[in-house]
Amino acid sequence: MQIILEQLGKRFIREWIFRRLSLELATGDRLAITGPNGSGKSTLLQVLTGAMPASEGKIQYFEGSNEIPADHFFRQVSIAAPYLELIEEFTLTELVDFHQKFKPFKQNLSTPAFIERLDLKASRDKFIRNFSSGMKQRLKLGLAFYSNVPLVILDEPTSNLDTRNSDWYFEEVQKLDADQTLIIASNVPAEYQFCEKVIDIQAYK
Ligand SMILES: Nc1ncnc2c1ncn2[C@@H]1O[C@H](COP(=O)(O)OP(=O)(O)OP(=O)(O)O)[C@@H](O)[C@H]1O
Repeated sequence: MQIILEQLGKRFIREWIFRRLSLELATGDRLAITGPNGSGKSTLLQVLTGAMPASEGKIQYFEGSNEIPADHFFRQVSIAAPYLELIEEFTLTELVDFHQKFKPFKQNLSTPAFIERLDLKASRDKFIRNFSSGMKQRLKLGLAFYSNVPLVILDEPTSNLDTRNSDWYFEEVQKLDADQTLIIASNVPAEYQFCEKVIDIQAYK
């Protein structure tokens, strides 16, 4: 997926969080958005996904030469972020089945095979509400990594992960398909050291 940002800006009341952000991402690009706590990384991601409107400027998404209309875009992106909740009333199997109705996995990976790959087989009938924060984060990342979408967005990907799960993140994130575009918001350099493009949100004030 190709993404073009033109003079993008977002403000809350009178405070500009970022301004004059122009950027082009080509299919398969890996972009990191960095900056300290409260600098606006998550706000930018939410504007990028259409969850929040921009205050000025323009965003365009293209698949090949076709522009994707803003109201169709959400089907094309997989997001793992701390503020996006999983459905707590579902068991793991129910949640993954539900997810696959809208965003099937790559290579027709089945729900049981996905759960096995995440090493969560013992929890397949457990309610999401009873998952630990690390298990939830692993699940969110797994859904993002395995969904068959052209754009993957990760916000603070290793938050709540222990060393073993962080290692798993580094392995999996680098296995994304070459034609999947990846955007990571982070202030932990190890999370995004493989990204060839890095922007500091503080440069756009
Ligand atoms: N809905 C909102 N209304 C008003 N201000 C907001 C709103 N959402 C975020 N902000 C403000 O925007 C600024 C940027 O917040 P944001 O969450 O984007 O930062 P961040 O870089 O992702 O931080 P962190 O690293 O702590 O997750 C903060 O000052 C925050 O208080």
